[in-house]
Amino acid sequence: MRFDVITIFPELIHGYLREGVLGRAQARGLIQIHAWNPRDFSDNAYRRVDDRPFGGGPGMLMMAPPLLAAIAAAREANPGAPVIYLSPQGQRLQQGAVQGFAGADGLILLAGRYEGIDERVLAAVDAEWSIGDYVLAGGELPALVLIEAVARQLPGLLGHADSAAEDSFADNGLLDCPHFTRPEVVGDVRVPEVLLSGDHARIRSWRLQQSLGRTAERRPDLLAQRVLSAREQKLLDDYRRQDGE
Ligand SMILES: Nc1nonc1C(=O)NCC1CCCCC1
Repeated sequence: MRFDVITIFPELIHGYLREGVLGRAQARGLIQIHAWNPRDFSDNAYRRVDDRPFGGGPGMLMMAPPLLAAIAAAREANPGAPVIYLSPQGQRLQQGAVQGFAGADGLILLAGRYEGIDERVLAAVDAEWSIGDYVLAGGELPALVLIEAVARQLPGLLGHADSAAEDSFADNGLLDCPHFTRPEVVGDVRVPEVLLSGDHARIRSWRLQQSLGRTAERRPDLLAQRVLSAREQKLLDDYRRQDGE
C-alpha cells in the first residue's frame, strides 16, 4: 500500500516510519512512503508556501498554489488514492474508518501547518478527518497516526498472524484485557493464576470477561454500541458480582 504525504517537514514522516514494524514493512515492500514538499512547488525564489490571511488575524496560512501542485503530483504518482486532509474540522477517525482505508490501494495525506490552509485547497481534497478534538501544531502527527493504524491492518504486516485481528477495537469493539509477562511476581503482585494454567479455553474466557468488565467500567459508550451474546452477558454479570464482592 502506498502512502503519499504532503508536508513541509518530510523528515518528520520518514524519520518516524523508518523505525520498528513499519520500517520493516517498508523494507519488505508491504508499504511505500513518499513525501512531497510544497516548497518544491512554490513559484518564488524563497520557496515561500505561506502568506498573511485576508481579513487579518494572527499567524500565516498555507497558500493554495503550492499545495494544489503537490496534490496533483501525488495523484499522478498514486492514482486512485483518496486525498485526505487532517484537521480538527474533519470527521472523527475511528477503527471502522481505519479498516476501510486499509482496503484502499493508497492514500494521499495532506498535513497542514501554520494557522491552516487556504480554503480553496479543499476543492482538491476528497475527505477531511480528525484524530481528536485538540489542536496540534501540524498535520504530520495525525498523518502518522492514520498511516500506522491503517498499516497495522494490512495482512502480513504484523509478525503474529492474528495480532491486528485480535486488537481490542478491531474485532470485538471492546477495550483490551490486562496483559502480563515475566517475572511472575512484581513487588507482591502475582500473575493471575488462570494465565499460568495452560487451559486455553479458560484463558480465552477470562480475557473476554476482563475486556467486557473494563469496557463496562471505563467506556460504557462503547458497550452500548454492542449487542452482547448470552455468554458475554453472563461473563459480564459474573465480573460485576466478583467486583462487587
Ligand atoms: N486534531 C487533529 N486531527 O487532525 N489534525 C489535527 C490537528 O490538530 N492538526 C493541526 C492543524 C494545524 C494547523 C493547520 C491544520 C492542521
